[in-house]
Amino acid sequence: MDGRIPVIIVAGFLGSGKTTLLNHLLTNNAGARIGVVVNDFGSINIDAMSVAGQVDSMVSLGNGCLCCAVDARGMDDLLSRLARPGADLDVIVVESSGLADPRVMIRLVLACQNKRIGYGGLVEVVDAAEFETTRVRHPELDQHLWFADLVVLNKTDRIDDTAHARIRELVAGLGKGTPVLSTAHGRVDPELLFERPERPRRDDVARQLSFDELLAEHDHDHADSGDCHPHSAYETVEFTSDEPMDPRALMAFLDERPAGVYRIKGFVHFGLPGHRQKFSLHTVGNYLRFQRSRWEAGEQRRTRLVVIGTGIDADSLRQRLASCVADGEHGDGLIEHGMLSVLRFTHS
Ligand SMILES: Nc1nc2c(ncn2[C@@H]2O[C@H](COP(=O)(O)OP(=O)(O)OP(=O)(O)O)[C@@H](O)[C@H]2O)c(=O)[nH]1
Repeated sequence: MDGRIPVIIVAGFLGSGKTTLLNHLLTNNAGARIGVVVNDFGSINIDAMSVAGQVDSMVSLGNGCLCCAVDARGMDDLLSRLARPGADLDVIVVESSGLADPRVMIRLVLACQNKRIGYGGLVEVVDAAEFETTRVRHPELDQHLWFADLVVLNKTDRIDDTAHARIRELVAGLGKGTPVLSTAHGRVDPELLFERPERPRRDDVARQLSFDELLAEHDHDHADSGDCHPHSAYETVEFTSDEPMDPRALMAFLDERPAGVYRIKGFVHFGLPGHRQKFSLHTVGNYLRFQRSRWEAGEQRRTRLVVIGTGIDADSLRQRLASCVADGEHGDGLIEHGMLSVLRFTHS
């Protein structure tokens, strides 16, 4: 696999539902291979990992707080073990206790020297029912929310609609336009967090349901009513343009994504000499990656992006993207310079 493996930090105070979220992702992995770093294996759904052949993709620290137990070198070693080519992981999830300082965790991942690793963002899990009491006990929760790229407002089944609306507003006000996703039992759509891998399917002669599919079906059968449709919890905005995009303007947009945006996927047509290929774009939180490939024969050269988040102003988002369409007034030099910043994030 080319490209970097995004490392997503899942943080949250005691009992907020981190492990529940992680287990949900492991059982509904959309075909992605997930590596995990956890404090202990006790409550991880090992069955889900072992049927996916991923038992060797877990690293346990076995002791307390990740940010105290591991230094930069330690984290580098940990992540490098998981990122080894044979493991073929698509994403790594680091479960971090509420007591770990998120800034330290982010720094540890960013300091990783391994070129196969990229920081994929901080997901803060919040117990909606306990939010106000947790905040009194741990004022640093506000800081967690500020650094988060996505807030998962969990346990919404435990509060009524009025309390939900109040807590949601409070949580949103503490972020910097950070999207807030309401869930019960950590049921986040995995495609919101990572890319569905494009692996060639092994079409066996008599193909049976894979363990992944069986597990997904099992989980679906047992899903509580009320939150079976994670898609309804966030919005998607589509943007298409047949005109080429201006790389400088698009990178400026990506550097400063509008409030509420958590994920962007799709492909971009720059159409510049030497860069006429299809640039697939994939962002999760702070993670940004382009991948360059050929257009299929007969495929229309066009940009098509899907922006996912919560509380997005769809009209202004489309306008901002429309303003990234090349208007031909910039000199070639400037555009070429803009292309360099795209290429910094590009894997062929
Ligand atoms: N009612 C309700 N219970 C939940 C929800 N999510 C998790 N729980 C329960 O809350 C408890 C704590 O969940 P965990 O996933 O272990 O939380 P955690 O953040 O990993 O906990 P620590 O590792 O101890 O910090 C478990 O008993 C879960 O079954 C939810 O959305 N609603």
